[in-house]
Amino acid sequence: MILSDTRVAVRLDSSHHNLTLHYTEKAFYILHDLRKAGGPRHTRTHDILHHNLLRVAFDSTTRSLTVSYLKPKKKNKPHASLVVLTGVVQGNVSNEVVSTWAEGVMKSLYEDHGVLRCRRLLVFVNPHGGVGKGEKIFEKVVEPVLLAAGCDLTVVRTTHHGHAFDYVKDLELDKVDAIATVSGDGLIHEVLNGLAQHADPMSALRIPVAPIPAGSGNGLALNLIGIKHGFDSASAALNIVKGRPMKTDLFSITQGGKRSFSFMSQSLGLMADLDLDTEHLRWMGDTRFIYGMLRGIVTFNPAPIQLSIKVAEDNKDVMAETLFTRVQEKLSSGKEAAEESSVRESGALPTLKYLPDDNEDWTVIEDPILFVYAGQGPYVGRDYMAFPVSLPDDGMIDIATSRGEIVSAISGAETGENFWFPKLQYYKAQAYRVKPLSTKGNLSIDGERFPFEEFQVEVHPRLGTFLSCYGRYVADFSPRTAKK
Ligand SMILES: Nc1ncnc2c1ncn2[C@@H]1O[C@H](COP(=O)(O)OP(=O)(O)OP(=O)(O)O)[C@@H](O)[C@H]1O
Repeated sequence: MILSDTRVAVRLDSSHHNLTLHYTEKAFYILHDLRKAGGPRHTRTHDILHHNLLRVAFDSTTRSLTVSYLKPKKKNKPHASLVVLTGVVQGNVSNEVVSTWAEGVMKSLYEDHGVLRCRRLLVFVNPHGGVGKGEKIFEKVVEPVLLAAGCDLTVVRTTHHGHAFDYVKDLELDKVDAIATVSGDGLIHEVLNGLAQHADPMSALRIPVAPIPAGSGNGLALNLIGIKHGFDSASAALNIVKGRPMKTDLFSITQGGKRSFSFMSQSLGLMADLDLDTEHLRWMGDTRFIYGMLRGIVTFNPAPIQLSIKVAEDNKDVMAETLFTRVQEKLSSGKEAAEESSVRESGALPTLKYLPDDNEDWTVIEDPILFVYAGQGPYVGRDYMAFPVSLPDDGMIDIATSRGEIVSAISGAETGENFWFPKLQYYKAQAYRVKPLSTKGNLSIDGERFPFEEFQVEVHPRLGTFLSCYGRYVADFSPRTAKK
């Protein structure tokens, strides 16, 4: 069947007016026939981008057709809105034709793009994340979108720290297609660490994870969905429905003989102080980070640490050009993310390559350092693009440090422009280690507090999996040459 040859007329249950539905390669069109009995013909057409169309379902016993889609977020609204239209198919078009058409539309929305339709989702809701709105966001916005898309939900409300970790550690892997968290970045950290502790960690870490922003940081949501829609929970739900698995580097953190995993950032000095010492200001949402930053500038305490880095690149122009080339390649290839694969690689976690006493080709920085911020994903918060040249799977961790003049380094933080500030040292590295030179200080890993003790970080290329509609981090950042 050529889908665009078929037009399906439906009488809506709710308003008794007729609709004509038409699917083409460009969009899904809904023509509303608003004619009043005996009055002049009055029609209105609107088009829905394929990306926003969730489901077309036909029930041949009742001849009922349901179309669900997201209406993009308006400027004054917090999120995109869900529309579900249901009505009875009109005319003498056969059930078989409508069924084949609806199935064809679904196949072109999902399987043709390498996306599983009607995913089986494990959803963790942290009722206490961020400003405590997790439950409301889930019930009012997220659950209706996921159900309208035909997803099968297992919902777990977390009751304590470690709940999600324990749950996924023993997960039956073939029962779940993706894991969603209605939370901040802290719960994502917990889920990834639970998957890494699974009896079959490599298979477990292939299950894609995706965030619904309901915490105070929400860095991952910003990076996967972009700054414009990163705080829109309906768009984040759409990413869970339509996103494709995107392989992402993860970082091993070895501290005191214990190994854990980080997916986003590690911070020491000013950046950790502003994250951890502002916990009591949680009610402020992400404004608390700005408050912490300003307070840090005033107090100006260098971090008492020695930093050693296994440097792979320290030329900022090369980093920006590499990013630019990779993004252009993704955009021009048309295929922006990997296909969903049913093949799972089993096996043990990758072994550590760098021993704590390995010093060959490590650069040691002993000068006073105001902060160390290491990680991946451009945004660490709405107001701070800390790693503008970060790539999800380049096998590198980005490290930014500064020895002073933090005020200049902060200006342009939202757009990543501070990256070019000469006093901000920026490296791409395979590994790094930190030795505290005092007992007092803060270490924050993915926004969670860790002991201020010696630790080493090593990159594991493509160990983690997130869901993404774009196959890359969504942030605008260009090399200097592109700006001229
Ligand atoms: N019911 C609960 N009570 C207390 N803590 C919980 C509960 N559920 C989850 N947690 C813990 O809360 C921590 C933070 O969770 P989450 O990431 O959702 O929010 P957040 O800290 O506000 O966000 P961010 O990490 O962006 O600052 C996690 O370590 C998680 O284990």
